[in-house]
Amino acid sequence: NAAGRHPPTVFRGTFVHSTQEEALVILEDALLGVDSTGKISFVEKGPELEKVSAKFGFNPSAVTQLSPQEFFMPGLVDTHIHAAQYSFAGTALDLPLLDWLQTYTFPVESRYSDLEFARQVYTHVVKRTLRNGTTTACYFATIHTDASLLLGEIANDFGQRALVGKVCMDRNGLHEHYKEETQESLDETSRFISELIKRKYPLVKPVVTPRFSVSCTSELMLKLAEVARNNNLHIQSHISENMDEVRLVQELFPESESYTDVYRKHNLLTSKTIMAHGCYLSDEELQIFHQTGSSLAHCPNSNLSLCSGLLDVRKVLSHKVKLGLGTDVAGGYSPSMLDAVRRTRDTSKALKIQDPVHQTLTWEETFRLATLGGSQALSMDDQTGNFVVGKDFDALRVNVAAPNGDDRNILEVYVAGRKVVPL
Ligand SMILES: O=c1[nH]c(=O)c2nc[nH]c2[nH]1
Ligand SMILES: [Zn+2]
Repeated sequence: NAAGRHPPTVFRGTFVHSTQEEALVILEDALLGVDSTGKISFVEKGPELEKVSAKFGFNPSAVTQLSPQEFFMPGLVDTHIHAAQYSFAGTALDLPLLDWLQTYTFPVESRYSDLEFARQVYTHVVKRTLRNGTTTACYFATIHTDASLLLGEIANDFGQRALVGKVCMDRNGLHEHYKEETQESLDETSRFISELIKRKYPLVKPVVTPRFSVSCTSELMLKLAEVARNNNLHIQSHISENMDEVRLVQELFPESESYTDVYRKHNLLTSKTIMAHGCYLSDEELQIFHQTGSSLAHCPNSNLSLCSGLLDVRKVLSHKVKLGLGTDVAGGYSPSMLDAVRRTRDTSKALKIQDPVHQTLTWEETFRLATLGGSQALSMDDQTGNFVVGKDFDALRVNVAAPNGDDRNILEVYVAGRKVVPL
């Protein structure tokens, strides 16, 4: 009995998840056990309850039985969300990216030197995304180290699995006051990383976060890559979201062959790198993503809301590039990953309208992108993403009889075996 002296928590009913081989697997009348550390200790067949209970040492009458209208699915993985921008989510979507950053985003992000403001917004965004079924979130905070640490603390307190990035930017032609000196950005990144690691939050880790090539000098990007390598950390940034941005990057880095080449030359493309958007990546650039093992966060609500572009997910997948879905709050107006799933299919269908031979993504494939795909994109699929023995139990208990068809169908949310919704 690998679970030790505590009996496992056991659920019986329908489980739905994805594997590498199959986009959607439905396990009817299954038994799933969660050990005292929150890991899945077994997935067995319901009719074998007697045998399974003897083997794993639990009382058959203590099993939680799902109703016929209920099922468990893996928790949703938001591979790209700006926690600080939650304060204006649903507003300010009338400008393209660079104007949007200048007019709305940078002025708001500047306010996170105020820890009380940060505490309010970060509490709201963590609670809301958990309520909407996001068990893993990959967050951008702001340039402020203490507020970024507070985001990590709040995610830990509410039990969300999270990567948290203190944003780095040592140039900003769009908003002169919202930036750091190069050395300051590096020192504060080191302080952020060491302080967050010192707190030993089991599910919350730092991610090195150069905002994007437009707001980072060569020196900063090279040194941040070193920081990530020395500490074996994730890296996140933005790439090829909008045409004006792509042109600006070409002007700023004339010696580079492409936007992807800029990041590659600065050693920022690793197997633990996740880049948001990628709407305008060429085949050659996608080839580099494949070779380096870097992944993409597809943020369809944001791409549509800021009129940035339409990412061809089918093309990305055909290059065997890892891809997850992101809400990209607040370029995306919805914090719900269910919305990201819908916008992913809408985008795929828009591509089909433009080109009838385009093969739209099926809903099963899109379900996989929102769960297992996201965990792979974040290199966390050894811990989460589906119901495989040994992984953490990150799961949503869904009731299809609730008359909504949205996050109100989510009765309960579990992260690493802990029930985090309802609180
Ligand atoms: O959608 C986006 N949101 C942002 O905050 C940002 N910063 C750089 N590029 C960006 N794109
Ligand atoms: Zn973003």
